Amino acid sequence: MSTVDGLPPATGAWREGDPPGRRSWLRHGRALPLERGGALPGFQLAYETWGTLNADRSNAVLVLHALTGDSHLAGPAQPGHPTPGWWNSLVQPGALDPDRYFVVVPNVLGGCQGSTGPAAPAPDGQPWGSRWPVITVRDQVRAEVALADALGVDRWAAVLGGSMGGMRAVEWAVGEPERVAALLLLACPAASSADQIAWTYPQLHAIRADPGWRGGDYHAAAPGEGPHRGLGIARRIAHATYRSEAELSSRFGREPQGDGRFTVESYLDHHAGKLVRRFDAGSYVSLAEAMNSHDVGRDRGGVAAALRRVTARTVVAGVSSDRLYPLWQQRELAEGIPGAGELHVIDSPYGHDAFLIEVEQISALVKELLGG
Ligand SMILES: CC(=O)SCCNC(=O)CCNC(=O)[C@H](O)C(C)(C)COP(=O)(O)OP(=O)(O)OC[C@H]1O[C@@H](n2cnc3c(N)ncnc32)[C@H](O)[C@@H]1OP(=O)(O)O
Ligand SMILES: N[C@@H](CCO)C(=O)O
Repeated sequence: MSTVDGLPPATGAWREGDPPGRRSWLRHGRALPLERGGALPGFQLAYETWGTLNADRSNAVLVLHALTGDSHLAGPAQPGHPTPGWWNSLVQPGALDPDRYFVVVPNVLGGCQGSTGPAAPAPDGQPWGSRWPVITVRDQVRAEVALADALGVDRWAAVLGGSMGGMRAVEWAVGEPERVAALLLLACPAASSADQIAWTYPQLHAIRADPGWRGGDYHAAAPGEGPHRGLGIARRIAHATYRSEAELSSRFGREPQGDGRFTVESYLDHHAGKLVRRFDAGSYVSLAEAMNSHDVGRDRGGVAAALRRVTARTVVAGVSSDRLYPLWQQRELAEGIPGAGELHVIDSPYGHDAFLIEVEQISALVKELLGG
């Protein structure tokens, strides 16, 4: 791991050198030029690893999380980290076997679980807040390239990701084709569509219209005074798009609860409350805007030309009931990436979130990718 002077102390509840779970930080002291102009003077990425890097450094697998995920791929909830691993049952023999692979999961640049983002200290020690620059998926991948360099991984045995993680995974495979041997893309597009940007827009408005937002400079406000209502509204909008119409209808029906709310309203309130307690609104805005920026074809002659650059052995999958990232987008990836073969369809009623829920089907895809 590269440690450098000139960066503020590591943030987050995890401490350097904490035992198993293997949490660590890349602390990168050189400037990271940004696609939209300017540069980050330095940054840190929190990451967790499972397994051991082999002598010829050929067994490293990069797993990239979605919008509100983080580096905690597997393991129980723990102090400082309120949620259990988001792909818990995949870190085992037959899938991401830690006896065979060195599995690396970074918290994304712009995130709020130990990586540099709006809530983290800038070089002056104060939160970045409104000074946090606009970042793109390509910038996030450049930060992850620095992590690979620091770990001594010239070529990933595989890069895996769903949703925003899939955006970074395909960006890796297009931008750094020689460094990605195998690729699993789940429920993600080659470029964010107008529909996806449209669903994000009211979410961004809800956060920015909250008086607690304070132009993005709320981090020093008293607890409870941040843009929690706005973030909660954003999550309610988003979470409805993450599930299918059929699931919501059959699961919740039209019966009101005793308190007068429709049951589905209560469900969305619950998910809003959970996110507000664990996620930073500034990170949500930064990551959502990065997702809107996603277009592997930008400055590369378009999506089709960009996808032709991929040399990785590739598996692409979408979810039958995903109304946010519909199957045509994964079909475009499968048809555009040389040798990707047929699109795999995850059969599920759960909509977009199926890439987090249908772990047996995903495990089979991982097995197919990694060869058992
Ligand atoms: C497990 C994690 O959270 S991983 C941490 C990192 N997070 C991520 O990567 C993604 C964030 N999480 C998510 O997107 C989602 O929570 C998922 C996909 C993981 C959850 O999917 P599912 O397992 O289908 O859970 P589901 O959407 O049914 O929600 C269950 C919760 O809703 C609550 N709930 C269900 N119905 C209602 C209702 N009518 N009113 C209020 N609450 C309700 C349940 O009590 C349960 O609460 P809990 O999670 O606090 O225990
Ligand atoms: N439920 C997922 C959806 C975004 O892919 C998340 O919160 O990250």
